Amino acid sequence: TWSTRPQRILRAVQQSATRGDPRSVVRAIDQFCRHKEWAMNVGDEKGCILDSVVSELNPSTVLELGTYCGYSTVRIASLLPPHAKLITLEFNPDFAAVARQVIAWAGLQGKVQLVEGASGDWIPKMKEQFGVKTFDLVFLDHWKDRYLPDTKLMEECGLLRKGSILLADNVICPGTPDYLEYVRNSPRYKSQYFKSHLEYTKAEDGLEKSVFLG
Ligand SMILES: O=C(NC/C=C/[C@H]1O[C@@H](n2cnc3c(NCCO)ncnc32)[C@H](O)[C@@H]1O)c1cc(-c2ccc(F)cc2)cc(O)c1O
Ligand SMILES: [Mg+2]
Repeated sequence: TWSTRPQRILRAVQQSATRGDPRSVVRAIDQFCRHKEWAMNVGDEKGCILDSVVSELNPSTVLELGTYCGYSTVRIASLLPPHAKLITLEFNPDFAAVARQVIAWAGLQGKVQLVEGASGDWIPKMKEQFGVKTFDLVFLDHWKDRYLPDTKLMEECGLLRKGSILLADNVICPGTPDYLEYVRNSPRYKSQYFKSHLEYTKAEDGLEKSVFLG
């Protein structure tokens, strides 16, 4: 077929979700991915864990690595306090184009800055380009072999402060063994595993929540 999966996800949102209603956008994507075509959104089960971490933290500055279609972007942004900001990095222009429209359909474009480019290029420029001092929360959901190098890069760039939270998707499936070993054994982090399931399946997966201790 001529369209891509992200384009079909966007069409499902435009056909089934209400403009300006983030929950209906999330529901439309979950329905499509559960009943029509699987896609690598964090999904509804792990999404509830993500929601509880965001709600409890009430962050002012959030960084998301790997926007894809904007599913977790919408979940996070819909829970942020009024002046909070979410910066999300996506280096695939086609995925970024879909995500912008999904975020706009949810009415959240005022809270989200979608930056088209690679995390390795943009993390060192966060302070000068976006006036970010440190991030209260980072959601890692991009290439799994980039979680560890990008975490070290964020440390080096002084983007983490005492109490910053790293929340990582897929630490079991597909898995991020080097990242997990680092945050679970480094004295600079306190880590906690939230057992769940791979989106829309019965396979095990989970989120790792790591507090940077400074
Ligand atoms: O692979 C998975 N996610 C990758 C996400 C990539 C998205 O992020 C973007 N991206 C990647 N690296 C960077 C980057 N920086 C790094 C490169 O410079 N900078 C900016 N953007 C980046 C891509 O363009 C995509 O939009 C996954 C797989 C399964 C899965 C499980 C079981 C299966 F059987 C099959 C699949 C489940 C999941 O939840 C998953 O998240
Ligand atoms: Mg994921």
